[in-house]
Amino acid sequence: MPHPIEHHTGARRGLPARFASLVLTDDFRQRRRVAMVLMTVAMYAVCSAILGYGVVFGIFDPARAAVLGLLFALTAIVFFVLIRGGYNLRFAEPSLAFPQAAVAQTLVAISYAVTGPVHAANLVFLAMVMCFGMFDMSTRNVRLLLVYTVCLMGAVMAWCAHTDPATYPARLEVIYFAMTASALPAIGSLSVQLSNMRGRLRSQKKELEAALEHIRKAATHDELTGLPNRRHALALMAEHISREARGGPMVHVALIDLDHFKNVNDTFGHRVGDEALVCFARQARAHLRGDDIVARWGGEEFLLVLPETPHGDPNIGIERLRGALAATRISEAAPHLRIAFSSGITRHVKGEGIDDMIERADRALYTAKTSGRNRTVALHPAPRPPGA
Ligand SMILES: Nc1nc2c(ncn2[C@@H]2O[C@H](COP(=O)(O)OP(=O)(O)OP(=O)(O)O)[C@@H](O)[C@H]2O)c(=O)[nH]1
Repeated sequence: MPHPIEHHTGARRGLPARFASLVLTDDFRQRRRVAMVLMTVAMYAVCSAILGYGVVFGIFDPARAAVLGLLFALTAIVFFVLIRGGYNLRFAEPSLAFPQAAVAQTLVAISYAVTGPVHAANLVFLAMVMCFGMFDMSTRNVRLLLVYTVCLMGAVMAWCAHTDPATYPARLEVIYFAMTASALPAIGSLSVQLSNMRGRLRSQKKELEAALEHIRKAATHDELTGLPNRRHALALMAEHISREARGGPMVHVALIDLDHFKNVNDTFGHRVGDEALVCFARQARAHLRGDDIVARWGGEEFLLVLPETPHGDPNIGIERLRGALAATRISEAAPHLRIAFSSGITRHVKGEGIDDMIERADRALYTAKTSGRNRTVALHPAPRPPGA
C-alpha cells in the first residue's frame, strides 16, 4: 500500500520525484529496500570497473575476470528484479539481506581466487558485506553468515595456497585467515547487538501502541460496560447533529434510568448491581440498530442517540429492549431479578444546542418516573411558527 505521505504529496511532484517513484516505487518500506539493492548494484559496477582496469593493465586473467564480471552483473540483476518487482514480499525476511550477503561473500571468495597479486584487498569487501547486513538481518542469520564466510574463506585460502603457492604463499594465507577469522566475528557481534536493539525497539513500539490504544479507550469508554462515556457520547451526538444540519437523518435522543436500582444494590449487593449494568449495556447493543449510539451517561443512567430512519418510530427499539430485559436473567446470584427502566425521549430541533435537547429529554424522563416508571415518555419540541 502506498505510504500516506507519498499519497499526500503525489499531486505536486516534480520530475525528479516522479523518476524516483518510478525507480524506487511508492511503497515506503520497499523504497528503502530498492535503495539498498541499488547501492549493492553500484558496488558490483565499481568492482567490475576495477576488474576491467586490472585486465587492461595485465594484472588479471581476462577470461577469469570476464566470468567474475558476468557473475557480478547476474547477481545485481537478479536481486534488483526480485526486490523492485516485489517478489521479495513473499519471503519471511523481505529485505533478502541474508541471501544477498551470502551470495556477495561467495563472490568475494571467488574474486579472492581470481585477483592473484592483489587478492588480499578483497578482505575489505568481506567486512563491508557484514556491515551491509547489519541493518536488516536477524541475529541467527548474522551468525550463520559469519560461520559461512569464515569457513568459505578458509577453504578458498587453503585451495589457493595449494594450487598457486607462488601467488598465494601458505605462510601469508595463514596470516590473512587469522585476520579474517578474528575481525569478522567482531563485526558480527556488532551486528547482533544492532539486531537485538532493533528487536527491543520494535517490541517497545508495540507496547507503546498498545498503551496508547488503552489510554484512548479509557478516555472515551466506560470501563464497566465498555460503552462510550459521557464525553465521547457528547462528541458523537455533535457529529450526528452536524450531519442532520447537512441534510442527514433527524436525531432523536433518549435518556434512560434503571428503575429502583438502589434496591438492587441494597438487596443483592454492588456486584449484582454491576452485573445488571453490564447486562443492560449488552442487551441495548443487541436490540438497538447498528447506527444507534448507546452510551453510559453516569451511574445507572444511559443515553441513546437514535438517528431517524424511514422505517419508523425510534420508540420501537426502546420497547424491544424493554421486552428483552424483562426476559433476561441478570445474575446467577439473583436468578429472579429483572431490571426495568424509565426513559424520556425527544427530537432535536435544527439549530438547537445539545444542552437544551438533553434538558428536554431529562424532563420527559422525570415525567416517566413520576407517572409510574417502566415506561417511555416522549416530549417533542413545539413546531416552529412559520417564518421563525
Ligand atoms: N452497582 C453499581 N451501582 C451504581 C453504579 N452507579 C450508580 N449506582 C447506584 O445506582 C443507585 C441509584 O439510585 P437512585 O438514584 O436512588 O435511583 P433508583 O434507586 O434507581 O430509583 P429511581 O431512579 O427513582 O427508580 C445508587 O444506589 C448508586 O449507588 C455502579 O457503577 N454500580
